[in-house]
Amino acid sequence: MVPCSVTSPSSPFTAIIPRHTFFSRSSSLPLRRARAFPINSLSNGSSSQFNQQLFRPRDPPQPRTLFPGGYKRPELKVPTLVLQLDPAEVLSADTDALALIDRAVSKWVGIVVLASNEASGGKLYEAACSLKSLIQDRAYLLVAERVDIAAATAASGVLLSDQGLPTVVARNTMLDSKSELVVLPLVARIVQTVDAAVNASKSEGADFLIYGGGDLNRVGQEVGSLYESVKIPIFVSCVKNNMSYADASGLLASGASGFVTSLANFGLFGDEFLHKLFGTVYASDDGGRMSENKLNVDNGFQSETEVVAGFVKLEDREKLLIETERLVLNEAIEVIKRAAPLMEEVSLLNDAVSQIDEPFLLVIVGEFNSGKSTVINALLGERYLKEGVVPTTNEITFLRYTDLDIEQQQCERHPDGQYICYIPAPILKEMTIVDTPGTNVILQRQQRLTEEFVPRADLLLFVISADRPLTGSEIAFLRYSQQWKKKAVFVLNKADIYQNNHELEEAMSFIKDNIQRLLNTEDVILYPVSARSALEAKLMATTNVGRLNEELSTSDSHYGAISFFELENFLYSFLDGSTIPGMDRMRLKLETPVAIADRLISACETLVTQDYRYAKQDLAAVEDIVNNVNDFALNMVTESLSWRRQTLSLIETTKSRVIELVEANLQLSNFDIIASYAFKGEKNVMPTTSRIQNDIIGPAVSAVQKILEEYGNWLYSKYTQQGRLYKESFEKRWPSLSHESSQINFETDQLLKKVDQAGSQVIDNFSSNAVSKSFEQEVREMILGTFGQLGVAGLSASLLTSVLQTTLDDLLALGICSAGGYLAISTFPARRQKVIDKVKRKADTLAYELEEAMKKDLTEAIENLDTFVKVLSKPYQDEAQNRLNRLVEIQEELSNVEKKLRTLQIDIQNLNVS
Ligand SMILES: Nc1nc2c(ncn2[C@@H]2O[C@H](COP(=O)(O)OP(=O)(O)OP(=O)(O)O)[C@@H](O)[C@H]2O)c(=O)[nH]1
Repeated sequence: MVPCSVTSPSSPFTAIIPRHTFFSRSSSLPLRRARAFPINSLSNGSSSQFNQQLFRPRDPPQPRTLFPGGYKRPELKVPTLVLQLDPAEVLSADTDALALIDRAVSKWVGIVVLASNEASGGKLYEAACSLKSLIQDRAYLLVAERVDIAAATAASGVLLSDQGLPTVVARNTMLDSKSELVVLPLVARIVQTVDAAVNASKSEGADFLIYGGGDLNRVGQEVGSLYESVKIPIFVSCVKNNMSYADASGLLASGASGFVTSLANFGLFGDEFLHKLFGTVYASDDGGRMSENKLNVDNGFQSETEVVAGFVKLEDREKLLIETERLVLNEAIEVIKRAAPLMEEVSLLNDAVSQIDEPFLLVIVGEFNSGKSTVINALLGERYLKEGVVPTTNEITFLRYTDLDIEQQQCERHPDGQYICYIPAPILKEMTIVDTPGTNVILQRQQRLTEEFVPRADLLLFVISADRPLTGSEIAFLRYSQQWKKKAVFVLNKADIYQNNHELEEAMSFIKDNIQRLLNTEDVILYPVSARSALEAKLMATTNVGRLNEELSTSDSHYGAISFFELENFLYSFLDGSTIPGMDRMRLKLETPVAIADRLISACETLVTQDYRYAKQDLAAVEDIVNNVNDFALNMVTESLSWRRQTLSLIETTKSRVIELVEANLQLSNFDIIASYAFKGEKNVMPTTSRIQNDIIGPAVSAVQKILEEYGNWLYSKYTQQGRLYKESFEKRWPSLSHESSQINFETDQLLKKVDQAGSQVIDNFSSNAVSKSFEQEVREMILGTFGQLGVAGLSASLLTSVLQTTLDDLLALGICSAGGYLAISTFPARRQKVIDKVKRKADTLAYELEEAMKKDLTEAIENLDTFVKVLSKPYQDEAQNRLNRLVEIQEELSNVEKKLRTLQIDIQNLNVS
């Protein structure tokens, strides 16, 4: 099957789609609808858990994506419309129909279903490809019944009828067909009855339902009755109905998330109908049913009035940015958790992300008794908080808005120790004010509470008391807050204590100068106020309306109060998105979590860089130990020389002694003895031979054996000792991995034992008896070779004995016997030399073989040690290498997320730039 390309320039539809409509899903959706259903999150969750278990990444647990559980659940903004299309409509050359589909998905339609009972598979596939190309990511595309075609065309999911595949099978088939899927496929089901709806949502885990057609009133009632039990979106099928406004709004009010429409019917609706329909639904009183949506009444479909010169209004941009920011920050959280699992501060970022679209946090900080509570009371216009000369605020206290008219503040303690008080003060509608304990180091616990809270602030209101302007601990606290890049507005409270303007100006310029230097900025906002006067004035005004302005303007003593109202105006202008401070408010709000993420990421980078260095050092240390075997080998080679020399010199000495003996004994003067032994046969051992065997070679062999045994022991002790040393070094350096290394002990110990001493084998094979025997044989052959021609008869034993018992000239003596005998005997010295040469050769061969064997023993020992160290080092090396690889990955992830944060910061800065 030819895969369909959604970006194909040759697509017949690209020409008719206006360029600006190519939004990505994430950028287009927030413009559209209020309430987002994380699909399945409201159902019993069994199927999503099942999917997560089924598709949980296996060993090694590499994250598929940065989304928890490996997949992102698709989100569906409701209410929305479902557009049902027939392949014929999509494949027709009717450009009006295509333009209508384009218009539908660019504004009102969140889901497109391609359904056909008649079209062939080929046509359905072709239509799905074209549709995918046309709608891009602006709506979800579902193919009815045909999971294979949905998978082949990379559609978002399938719509199954009552008789269709089980939901889980359809979802798994789609998942299996695309291993690189990051977003779970959507599986929706058409149901006709209340029971089927409950079953499909709870037992099967469908993502949304299409409730079968029929009488709209009845369907409306049934959908209404399902509202409590079915928490997934339900769309009512109205393909065949010509929907009136009353029907449509009735359905939505009953709890339906939208309805299914045909292209023809959609063409009849018109924008006005839809604007009115969705706008009314959001604003209508539905008895609490749509209350969640009602909260987001401003988040609804954009109306024409909200679009200025083709640009979305600022609040929408803010919302858009919040969506993007949330994604980036969640990604940052995941990366931080991976990079530094022990970094508890990540909870700050978690909190900041969860509160990103909550009201602005104005956090009042300052030393105890500086008048923070009085400043807050003055802002609220009532004495809600306790004031006093001794520390009165010991906990972080959130002041939130309530529209209940309460006499006394109502506070509740949050599980994490903070207080939340609900107060009906208008300023709290858009701003949560946070009262914090004083920051003096004397009150350490309180100071810590405040310090921990600072990163979460959107704006700090730094209250300085006029009676001690800018103390050391205030400067230290300010420095600390700058680490979190917090913007602060300064309040010089108790300004009423100054005698005159001169004193006030002096204090002001002292504070400003110091803060400018400290923060390295000209832009310092400082309000000199008297919170107490302002509060009193406000309290008076509430009882004496109309006199406030008059009194304030005429009385100099109320200077501090007037100045307080300037501060208040400044803060109020923060609430208005159209003013410069209002834009600052949005920026600050959006920047708060980014600044926290920034700080944490840079802390992670430091940690990761350090870990990377350690991992590299570890790896180098392992390699050093492994390479150290070479040095050890060199030493062993040098030391082993003396062992070989000892052995060779012993053989050399033995050889000389044997030769000496041969030369001394194989004389013609000894001829009779030799010959008698030679002719007597092999049963009798010649005295020379027995001397060679017993006195020379035998002891020499024993001596060599002893040397070789010692050599073997020396080798063994050397390399086992060295092996143990390596093992200890590994275990000492990486005790946490010792367990693993002890598992390979057996194997490695075997390795160290394995050398089987080739040297000893050589010498064991060298039997002195055999050598003597062969020597004797040589001699016998020599005698026979010499005298064989004379015959035994011609050489009587007695003659020989008498003539040759002295060491007279051998040749002369033998010359007496005969000319033939002379000749034969004349070859005797040459033959004797031959015997000597043979002795030499034998000894040299033995020396050579022994030397080679000893070398072999050494090589084998070194090789064993080398293997041992390699086996031993493997887990350590693997661990260090894996750590390195992981750290490189994390470094990359950190730098990616950092780049995204930079881009986000630029977007936030440009919030007001169209
Ligand atoms: N003269 C004068 N005194 C003030 C002013 N504002 C507050 N005070 C007094 O300063 C004292 C401390 O005020 P608080 O508002 O309790 O100070 P705080 O900073 O909240 O104190 P802690 O909550 O303990 O940290 C009280 O006695 C107030 O009446 C002011 O503008 N002028």
